[in-house]
Amino acid sequence: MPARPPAPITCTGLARIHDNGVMALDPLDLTFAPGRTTALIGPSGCGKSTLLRLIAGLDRPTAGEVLIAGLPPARQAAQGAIAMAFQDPSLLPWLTLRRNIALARKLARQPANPGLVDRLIGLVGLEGFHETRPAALSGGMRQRAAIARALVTQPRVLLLDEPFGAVDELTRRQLARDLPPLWQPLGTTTVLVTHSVDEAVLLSDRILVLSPRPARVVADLAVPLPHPRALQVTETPAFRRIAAQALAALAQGVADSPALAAQ
Ligand SMILES: Nc1ncnc2c1ncn2[C@@H]1O[C@H](COP(=O)(O)OP(=O)(O)OP(=O)(O)O)[C@@H](O)[C@H]1O
Repeated sequence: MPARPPAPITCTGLARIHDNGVMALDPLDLTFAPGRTTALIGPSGCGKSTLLRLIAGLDRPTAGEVLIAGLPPARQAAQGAIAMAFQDPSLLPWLTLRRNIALARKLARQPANPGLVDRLIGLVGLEGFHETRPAALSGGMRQRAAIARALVTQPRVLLLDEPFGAVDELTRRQLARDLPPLWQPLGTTTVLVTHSVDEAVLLSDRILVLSPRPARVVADLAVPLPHPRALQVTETPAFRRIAAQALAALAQGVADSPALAAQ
């Protein structure tokens, strides 16, 4: 696979007021460095998924803009540069697991790569389920299939919205260890939304802690731990220090929230 040029993501004055008047994002200015993994954490309903959907080009901002390597998300998506794995994996029910994953390459106008499809199925722990249809997979298995489908196009931008939500704790930890080595060598710019502080530290190079809605950045933490990260890293003082900082910033963001203070 030829290296694909790195893709920085810039959000400038990005705001989104939903049709019901809910202001999900205050104008936000953010840059996601190419080839790095950034975790977004914040209280439920603060606007994390809204931000990810705007980056994906699935929603349009009320004000401001997103640019991926200088182009609007829709243009990058049309070139197959963006892949997503969201909480609710939308697999095609009439296709087997293998064909669901292979289809992503076809839709991105990439040549078939059955070897990569099979390797990814194994890496997400679904060995032996190649010919199974989605209805016969558990929720966690479907989420893992969605991750394999996102990675099979070797995207320039990978957007993960609580991709392990329905996966058991042990498998979550194994995926958090095994998956980054798949996208890091490709220089993929990855943005991950998670409710797990440990998962954020384990997977990312940077953590943005967001306030309650409308989301603003209350802490921007570097995660300078070397890759690949074995699970034992979660027990180290450096790891625990960053996790504690993230947790403290989350709590401070909630305490400082004007909306909550007014209640
Ligand atoms: N399509 C929509 N129409 C109206 N309101 C919406 C829509 N999507 C999201 N919202 C509202 O915008 C706010 C932010 O939602 P969003 O899903 O971005 O939050 P989140 O941080 O991802 O939440 P969670 O962590 O619970 O998944 C919420 O108040 C939500 O109710």
